[in-house]
Amino acid sequence: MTAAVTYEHIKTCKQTGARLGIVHTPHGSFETPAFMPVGTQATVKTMSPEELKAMNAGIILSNTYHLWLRPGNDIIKEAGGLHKFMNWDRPILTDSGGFQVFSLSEFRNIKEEGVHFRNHMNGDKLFLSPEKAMQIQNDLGSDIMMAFDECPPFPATHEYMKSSVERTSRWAERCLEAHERKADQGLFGIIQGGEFEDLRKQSARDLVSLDFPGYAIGGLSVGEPKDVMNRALEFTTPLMPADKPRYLMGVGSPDSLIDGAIRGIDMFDCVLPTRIARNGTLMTSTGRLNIKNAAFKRDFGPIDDKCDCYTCKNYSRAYVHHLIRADETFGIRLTSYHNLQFLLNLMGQVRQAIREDRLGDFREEFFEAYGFNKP
Ligand SMILES: COC(=O)c1ccc(CCNc2nc3cc4nc(N)[nH]c(=O)c4cc3[nH]2)cc1
Ligand SMILES: [Zn+2]
Repeated sequence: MTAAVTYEHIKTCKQTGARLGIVHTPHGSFETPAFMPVGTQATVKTMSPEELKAMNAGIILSNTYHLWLRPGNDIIKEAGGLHKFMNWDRPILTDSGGFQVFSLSEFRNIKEEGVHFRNHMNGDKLFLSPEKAMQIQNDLGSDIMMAFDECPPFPATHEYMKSSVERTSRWAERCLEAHERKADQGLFGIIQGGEFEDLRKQSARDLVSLDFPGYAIGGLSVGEPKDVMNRALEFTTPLMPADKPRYLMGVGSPDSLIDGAIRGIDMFDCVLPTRIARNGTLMTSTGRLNIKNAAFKRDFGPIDDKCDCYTCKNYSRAYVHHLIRADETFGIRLTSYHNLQFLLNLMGQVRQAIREDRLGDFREEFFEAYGFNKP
């Protein structure tokens, strides 16, 4: 049986370890390195599918935990699956719920069979297991499903991390069995181990031996310093198969996307662009700005004169300043559109820099213009 999700390597940048590739899925292909806009509740907040296509989003992410609780995976299955339900006919990746349980709900009790916790909306007692997480994602019909894992907090002791990694590896096996390798859905394993090189090696060895079609690096972007993340990537990505996608979960900011690509990461996701857009924070080629600042009251130029997005082509800083100050929903649409386009454009520039074997130079130029301190 042909694998549902495959990776096509195009080239590796001669100046860095970054690679250009294509991921093929039942709902189409997307170029990598790729940023996945996050649509937690079956919508990338305030954006229509047509607008996401216009900004060249190749794949979006949604969440098992949220859709299980509301509206319910049974309803989405009856609707014909998540693609039909949300009118998105390109690839969808669903996270498995592990992280959301730990980041959202009170009182959780991790056992071998799964996690007991409370519904973060009404306090009801709930239970999520590898088998349940597989069944929900099978009902949603996502192209890429994630294994059910534990994402330990940062920092964690080596002792705690070791027992967590070993349980996550046992859970990964149960996910594979429960998934029965459904033909049209690819299941990715998630490598854990925190900042510990020996545990990352152990987790990678366990999961790579299970022959998943792709692998994620979990347990990062949980409050650790950037150099801890970068070092973890440096000793983890070489352990991952070169012929399969590498997905860094929960990342991220422009500098982390570039530094992750340089270390061989192909896929990224983060709520950052749409979440900061809601309070008026915008990413521009010369750094971040908050549009609510009084300085923009009479600024009739675009958000970013180097951006070709719908917002920058049609509206001024003064107008967006007014809308956000007036708490107008259209203002949040305009800031969300720009921030998503900014990151999707950045990934296009990263892919072009790989084609030209100059991602290291591009990093210097981008960091200089954006105001990131030098490496
Ligand atoms: C304004 O910006 C924000 O609100 C904001 C919020 C959260 C993150 C960090 C998200 N980080 C993150 N997401 C993650 C999702 C994960 N899923 C699984 N299954 N396993 C993991 O090990 C895992 C780790 C993650 N780390 C970054 C930014
Ligand atoms: Zn723009």
